[in-house]
Amino acid sequence: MISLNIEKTLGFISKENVFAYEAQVKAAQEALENGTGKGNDFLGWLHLPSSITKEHLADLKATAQTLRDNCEVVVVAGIGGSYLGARAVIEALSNSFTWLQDKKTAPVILYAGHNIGEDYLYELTEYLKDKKFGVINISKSGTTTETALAFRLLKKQCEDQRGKDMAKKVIVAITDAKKGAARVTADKEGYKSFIIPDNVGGRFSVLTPVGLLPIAIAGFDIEKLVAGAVAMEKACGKDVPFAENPAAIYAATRNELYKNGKKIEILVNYNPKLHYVSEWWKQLYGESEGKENKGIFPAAVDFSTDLHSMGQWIQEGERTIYETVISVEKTQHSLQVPSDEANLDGLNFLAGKHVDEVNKMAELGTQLAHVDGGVPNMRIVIPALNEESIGGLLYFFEIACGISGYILGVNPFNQPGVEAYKKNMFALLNKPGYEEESKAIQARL
Ligand SMILES: O=P(O)(O)OC[C@H]1O[C@](O)(CO)[C@@H](O)[C@@H]1O
Repeated sequence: MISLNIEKTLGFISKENVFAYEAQVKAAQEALENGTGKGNDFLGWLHLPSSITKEHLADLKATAQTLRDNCEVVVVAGIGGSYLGARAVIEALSNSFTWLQDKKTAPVILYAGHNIGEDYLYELTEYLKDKKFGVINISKSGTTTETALAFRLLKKQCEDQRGKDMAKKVIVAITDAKKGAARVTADKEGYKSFIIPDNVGGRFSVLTPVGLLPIAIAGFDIEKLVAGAVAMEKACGKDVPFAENPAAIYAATRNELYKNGKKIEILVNYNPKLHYVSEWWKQLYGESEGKENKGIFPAAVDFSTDLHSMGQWIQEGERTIYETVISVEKTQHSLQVPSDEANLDGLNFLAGKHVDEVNKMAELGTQLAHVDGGVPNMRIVIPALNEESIGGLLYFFEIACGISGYILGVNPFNQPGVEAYKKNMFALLNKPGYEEESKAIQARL
């Protein structure tokens, strides 16, 4: 189970003021439970973990097995919430060098549709030329340009390389039940498809097939992942007293810090495998809270790597930041620093220590230094990088995000601001239906 410690924020804000949010947190929890708050048509994620059935998981696992049996590589095509959750979990749980290993126990998972890089897509399609590959086309709207463009390329290549019949077997769609081009294509081509529920927004969809199918294909235990989320659903439930509810405390603390001029939250990890958990978290909080000219800016660093690049700014830059550290209690493997008779590098003081002991002292030393430098620090501890812990962590951030957004007074479940760039891009590309916008934008150039 994860735990949250806010002690090192308390020189900057008072515990009393954090606890003063209790009533607002309660109101937010009730609004979520009763569906009476803003964006209440997007609350399908709230009790999603505990509503996932064995049959659903079995269906996902069977489809995963078909792709595992027939593919060396599976490309996950999606952007934002339609790929970050899967990538976050897969990278957190995978061997860091998995794609370099000769003996593979699962297909290599690659990602596309999350950028419009010509070189990226060229190099991907080149790499896939002699591979038995499959594709998961993930898009809730079914019309996102980045994903649709990549899927057009990959679908053709898969059909050309593997034949229409095999392509039908190894291409899966995860999209809306009825609308969007991805649904039309899936139905027309006869792909196996999974539905993203209407009431679950992209950034809250990691525990739907959007995340679960790629994670299962990568060889991870989706039952345990969901079990971890179920446990956290209980631990963060509305009837858990404020002081014992980590999501309530996190939501209250970050709002109090924000009120006190801490406009940027930096999510910190000390394990490179958590990099994409931070990317997922950035979307979750950024799209949920950054609106109406309000919202904490969610940033992220990987320590100790970034202590050697961003450490200076964090220690001595503008004091508008606070840190939330994700600390992993136990490593998966054991590695000790060897002793060296010559001690030319002067590292014998570390001999016999586990690498993680050094890492943990880097973490503690950094926490103390940053607090001394004026940076409030929260600490989330997860037991290990395993399915249960990660499932719990993801749900913890989701529920805390819902509560936090309601405290802030915004609708945490929409993202109207992301349309502005799309409108301009379509106008510039002369997309049919954008004739007026095209004229207007050309006049501005
Ligand atoms: O699943 P879709 O509809 O392709 O959207 C992908 C992502 O794009 C956004 O809609 C932003 O444009 C995100 O909210 C979403 O996660």
